[in-house]
Amino acid sequence: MAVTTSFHLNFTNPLNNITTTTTPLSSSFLSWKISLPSSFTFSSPHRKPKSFITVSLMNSKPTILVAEKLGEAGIDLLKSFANVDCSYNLSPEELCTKISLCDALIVRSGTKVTREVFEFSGGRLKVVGRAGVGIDNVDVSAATEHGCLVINAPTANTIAAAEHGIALLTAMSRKWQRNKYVGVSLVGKTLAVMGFGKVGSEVARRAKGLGMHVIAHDPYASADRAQAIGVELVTFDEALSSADFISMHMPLTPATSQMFNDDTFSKMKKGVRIVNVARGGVIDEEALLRALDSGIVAQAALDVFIEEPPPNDSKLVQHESLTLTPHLGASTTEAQEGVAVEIAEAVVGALKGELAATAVNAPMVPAEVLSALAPYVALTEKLGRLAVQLVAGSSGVKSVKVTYASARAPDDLDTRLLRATVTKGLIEPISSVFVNLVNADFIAKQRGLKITEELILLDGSPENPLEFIQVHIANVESKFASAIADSGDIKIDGRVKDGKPYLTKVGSFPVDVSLEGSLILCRQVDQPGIIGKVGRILAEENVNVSFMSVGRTAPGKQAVMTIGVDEEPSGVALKKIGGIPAIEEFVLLKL
Ligand SMILES: NC(=O)c1ccc[n+]([C@@H]2O[C@H](COP(=O)([O-])OP(=O)(O)OC[C@H]3O[C@@H](n4cnc5c(N)ncnc54)[C@H](O)[C@@H]3O)[C@@H](O)[C@H]2O)c1
Ligand SMILES: O=C(O)[C@H](O)COP(=O)(O)O
Repeated sequence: MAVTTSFHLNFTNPLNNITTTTTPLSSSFLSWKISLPSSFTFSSPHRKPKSFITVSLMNSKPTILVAEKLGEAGIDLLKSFANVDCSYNLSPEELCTKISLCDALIVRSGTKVTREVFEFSGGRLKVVGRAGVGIDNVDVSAATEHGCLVINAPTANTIAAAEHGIALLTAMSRKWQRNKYVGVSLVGKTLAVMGFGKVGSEVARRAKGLGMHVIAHDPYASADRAQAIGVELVTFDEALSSADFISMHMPLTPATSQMFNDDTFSKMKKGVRIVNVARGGVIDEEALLRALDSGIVAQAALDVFIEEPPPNDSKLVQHESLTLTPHLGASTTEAQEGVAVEIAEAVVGALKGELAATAVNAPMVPAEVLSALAPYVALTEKLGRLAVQLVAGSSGVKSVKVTYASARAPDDLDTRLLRATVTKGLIEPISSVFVNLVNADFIAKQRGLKITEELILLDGSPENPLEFIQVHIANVESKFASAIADSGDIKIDGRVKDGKPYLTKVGSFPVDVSLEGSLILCRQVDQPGIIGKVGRILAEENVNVSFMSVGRTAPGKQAVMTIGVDEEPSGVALKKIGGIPAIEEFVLLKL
């Protein structure tokens, strides 16, 4: 393939396995012959990375960028499904350059997946997999806004992190210079576990085995779970004031950022010892340095830092009462193989369109619910598409109600997926945004579109998840007045029959048409011969009619004819249909 351009270009090789042969024709007019498996990027050195040009070639396999070292078993699994580009130690600019060529990105804690990364991806990046627990290095809001799923691997490194917490606890209790320092014993001492989640509770379990008295603070933890392992849940201040050792195990969030600061250190017992294998950012490091200098904190053992690796000249790092490791909590063979497989399976599943059990920014919908709802997913999207195409006037779509009629109890009906697909159907035909389960609520909110849901509980056996679904757009005009129901709003109903989506009502008119291809809706005065006339016009235009259905209020009164067509009729054909005297209005709707 040859590429010719009229300005200076600097070829970047974003996929490791690309081979290139470049043949400059002149300094300002370059052309290359490139042989490559899937796609490439080139850029001007004089422009910002935004001016990078990406060329994608036809390649059915997705591309997964693995930006940090991942266990072999995970890589093998990824390779069986996708092109895998293992490029470690990328600069932020290099990551932004590559990302528009990637469908998925896998990182550990060392890569910052910023808003810019999602912007540069140009919509191609569908999944970010975090091979570990903490997702504080991923801008999850930006991911959601761009419809990109974020998944983590939350369980496989729990034990490794807990073991490392205990290792730091015991290591800190002795010091090298035996003539100068004496260590402390753990038995009988009080350990406060701050954050009683997966790692925190495993640390608590192990510390009890060392004979420690363990208390925990976690505003969201269950007292029963704590009680089951002999741990008392206490308030934050109680934990601070009574602990000889404090071990941090909460996530880094805006609420936990620097929650250990001058104020909180001042509430601790003098001579307390601190362990942090959670995230550096939960501690104000300058305040910790002051607390170490003043002796409030006798010793600290840190695996994690605000900046990683911490600067060599950091006074905290050089402090003689500090024990430190370079974020090794998850670095065991077992944990790394575990997270690699866990994340590889989740990313491959997500790229295949399956919902991930460990999704961070999308509702988790169990596989069996998903398969039961699959035909309704198609129905809701199509109802959304049809409803929005019926809108006319200038008032704008602001409020949409989705009504689900079901014999199932509300707790047995998970409608989040259906709400997302109605939103997709409503928004995609009228905008350039891509809507999915991840960003549907965000996009709706951003557009000022309020989606409400109502469940009509039906009698009878709940064999089908839903009997019918209605999409109702309030306070708008319609380009097909018959779609306006008695309430004055656009209303269309649909149902699933034999696993396929059907339109069953338009406004107040019953219809019965399979939702495929395109639809022509006509309102006419009910009289013989109309169906034949419309059919003839379409036949003359070589448009294949897949079905026809007529719903009427009463014989001889108003009727709505629904015609399914495989090909889109020309403007001339539509004009001829509109010219049939009995036809009062008609509209073409694309599915
Ligand atoms: N050093 C490492 O290599 C390493 C390895 C694994 C996990 N981690 C980190 O350890 C932390 C815990 O991981 P996990 O798998 O146990 O997560 P988890 O979600 O299972 O547990 C976190 C707990 O913190 C609690 N919490 C939230 N806000 C809190 C607050 N303000 N005060 C007290 N508790 C609060 C939550 O309720 C939850 O129970 C995370 O920050 C994770 O990134 C580090
Ligand atoms: O949050 C985590 O899972 C740990 O901090 C491990 O991070 P790592 O994958 O960068 O070692």
